[in-house]
Amino acid sequence: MSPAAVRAGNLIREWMEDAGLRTWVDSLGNVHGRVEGRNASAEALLMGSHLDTVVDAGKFDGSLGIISVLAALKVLNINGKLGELSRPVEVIAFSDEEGVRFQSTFLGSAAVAGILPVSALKITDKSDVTIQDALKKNSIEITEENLLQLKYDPKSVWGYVEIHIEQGPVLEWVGYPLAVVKGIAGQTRLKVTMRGSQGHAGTVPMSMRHDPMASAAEAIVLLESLCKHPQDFLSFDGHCKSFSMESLSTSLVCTVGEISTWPSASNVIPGQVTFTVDLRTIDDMGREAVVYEFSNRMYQICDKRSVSCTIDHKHDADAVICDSELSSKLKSATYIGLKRMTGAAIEDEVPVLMSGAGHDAMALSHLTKVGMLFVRCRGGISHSPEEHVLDDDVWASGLAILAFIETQM
Ligand SMILES: NC(=O)N[C@H](N)C(=O)O
Ligand SMILES: [Mn+2]
Ligand SMILES: [Mn+2]
Repeated sequence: MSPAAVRAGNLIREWMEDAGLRTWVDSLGNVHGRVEGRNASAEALLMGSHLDTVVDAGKFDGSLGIISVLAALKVLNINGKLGELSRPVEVIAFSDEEGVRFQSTFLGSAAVAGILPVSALKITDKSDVTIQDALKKNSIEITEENLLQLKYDPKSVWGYVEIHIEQGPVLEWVGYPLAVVKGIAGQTRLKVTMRGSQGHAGTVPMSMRHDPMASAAEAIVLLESLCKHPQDFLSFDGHCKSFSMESLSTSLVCTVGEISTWPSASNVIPGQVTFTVDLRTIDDMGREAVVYEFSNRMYQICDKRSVSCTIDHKHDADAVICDSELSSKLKSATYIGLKRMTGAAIEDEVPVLMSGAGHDAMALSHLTKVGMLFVRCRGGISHSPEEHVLDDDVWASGLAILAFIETQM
């Protein structure tokens, strides 16, 4: 919802119009482009990704999924086929997927899916600006009423397809430009606040300190060990079929990406330390068990150090399995697209990957069936200015989605 995001949305809207779509911006800042095709009352195919980025980001995360779809629709428009589609096709550039500013991710797509609570409008950023106020600054008036009107009727939607960079190293490693996504890991975001006794760095004896910085450090290192070796921490009796240690330990990742302290002066023992926890795994019950174990052990650390701890649960999203039929259609379209590119039939099987990254498809899965295609990116690097996709792989993603629309719509 920054000025840069508004500029990005306006530019995307111009591209949508250039591709022959009817466009509008909804009250959460999502940019929509739609063509009705031959049968305006048929269930619509939704496609798209997010227009926002993390701080110091690359230029493909999110945007590639919007641009490759618009490029495919522009081809159909140029060939006069856009009006021949058997069902409406709508591209949505979602306004806030990363959740960097407000820590509650999937804002735009959750509203379209009808799972964004009206209370979200009051979520504040670090400067205490609410989502509602941030939108108002962009001349978007959002109210509880018009937020609820953003929800799409499930009966009006056929499915959702998202193209996204892999943000991992597998496709580069196997030497394939595209992959079908089997599913998306579930995720939990926490905000931990530790409060101790602020004091003079030179006069308070070590034995008399209640130092939230040292407590946070101990908790963060514990979190790393817990996520590297969950089997050493979680008592798993093998009877509860709720989660498997195998699926948990192979997919569990945890990150402390942000930490802040008050008063943040080199000669002051901090009074307060706050840090974020980002925890993901394909095993939802396992994720709950890890969050529970971490919380318990963190409170023990704080008790031992006479530091007060609070945990604020900022976000939870269960793992999503992509629709198998939609995925097989995307796989066939990938073969067609790559054959168009290389002129030769593709022998190798299209890879099928799990996604550790979250995507708007997680939110849309509450509205309709979802399918995703991954695009190879250099070194698997993402959430960094080093993020890069080869031109030919961008081309492959556009041809694959063009083939999908031509063969399925
Ligand atoms: N909500 C999210 O998960 N946002 C990013 N796509 C992420 O993977 O962190
Ligand atoms: Mn991202
Ligand atoms: Mn993304």
